[in-house]
Amino acid sequence: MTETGKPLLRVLQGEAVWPPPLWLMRQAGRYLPEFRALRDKADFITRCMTPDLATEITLQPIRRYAMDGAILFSDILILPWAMGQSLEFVHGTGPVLGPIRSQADLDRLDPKRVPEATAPVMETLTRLRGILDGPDTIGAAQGGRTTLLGFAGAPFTVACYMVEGHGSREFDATRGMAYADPLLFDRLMARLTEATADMLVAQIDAGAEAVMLFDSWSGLLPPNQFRRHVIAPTRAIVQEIHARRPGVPVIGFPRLAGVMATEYARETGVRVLALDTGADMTAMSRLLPDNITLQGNLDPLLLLAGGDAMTQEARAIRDAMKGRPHVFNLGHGVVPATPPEHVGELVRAVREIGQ
Ligand SMILES: Cc1c2[nH]c(c1CCC(=O)O)Cc1[nH]c(c(CCC(=O)O)c1C)Cc1[nH]c(c(CCC(=O)O)c1C)Cc1[nH]c(c(C)c1CCC(=O)O)C2
Repeated sequence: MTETGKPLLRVLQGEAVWPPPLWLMRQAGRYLPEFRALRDKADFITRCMTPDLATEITLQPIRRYAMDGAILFSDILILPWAMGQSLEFVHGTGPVLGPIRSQADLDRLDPKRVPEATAPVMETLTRLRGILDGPDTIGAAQGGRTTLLGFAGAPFTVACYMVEGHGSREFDATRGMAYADPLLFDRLMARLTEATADMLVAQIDAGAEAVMLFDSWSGLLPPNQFRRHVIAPTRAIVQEIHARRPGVPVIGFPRLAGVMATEYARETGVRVLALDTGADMTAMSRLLPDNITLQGNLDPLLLLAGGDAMTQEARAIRDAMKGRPHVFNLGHGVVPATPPEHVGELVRAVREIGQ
């Protein structure tokens, strides 16, 4: 199949395709027994940095479900790690980083280290692209129809973890720094914005056909701060990618942004707006120009529950978006307790048409 024949890539470029292509955030993960089997072999960062392992983990959900998109197995926190910030994934706790709280902490980060430190990630992308576009060796009758997606965290969300030093519900230290020491916070954001654009361009050069910016915590900011720390850096990254690698679609995911998601879509230049579980896809669709592709937004807990409740809601979302470019996805990542059979049921429900 030619590149332009990939259903997901076509929709990311603005074409309506029926039934909609699908992939799931966190489709490679702990809910899959084959992922858990590899998990014992190496810690999380080693898995991300070992092309054999990262390639295999990325392909696991493609083999099982023939997803339309394969998202690189990595993490948004690999960028701060590559700049020299300490990072550990602690079992049961999540990521733990040496927090950035001062200019001296910031000065210890070195964006020039990123290309060398992330070389294995680029190698993984190149291998994946070769496998996905090559003869069908992955046993999912893919025949070159799967689109390879790269990604990064958006600067604000990455800054949340860098400043806080760990996950949080509110990220008070981060918002506190943005308000109390705006110059320091802006310098951190500027560094992240540049490094993120460079890394995404490198991912595209290595084989990614589209890239996604995860702004998981953007919804914590009030409107003016959202404009400054979410819309402005995202626009800068999108412009940089468009200038350097024209035509590569960028998916933006301003999670929990509510009504600000419309301004985000109009102002940042993202080609695709990914919506979280709480967004009304139909209302968003009316508010936005119809050349913007929408992605989303089944509740991951409906996927956990499975059954009729899941298939009915999935079809309702799919059918409401018929005729506009839409990528079917969840509103957030697959939760670890999800039975793998439910994912199979969901994929069938979205692909089955005519009843
Ligand atoms: C905020 C964020 C992170 N990472 C990510 C986000 C944005 C999306 C979101 O809001 O969920 C993005 C991410 N993380 C991971 C991917 C890989 C691709 C995919 O399958 O979607 C992607 C795209 C793998 C991962 N990233 C992580 C795992 C679990 C690692 C393990 O326990 O083996 C995976 C598969 C670890 C991680 N990484 C992060 C946290 C908070 C945690 C711990 C909590 C958790 O385990 O879910 C930071």
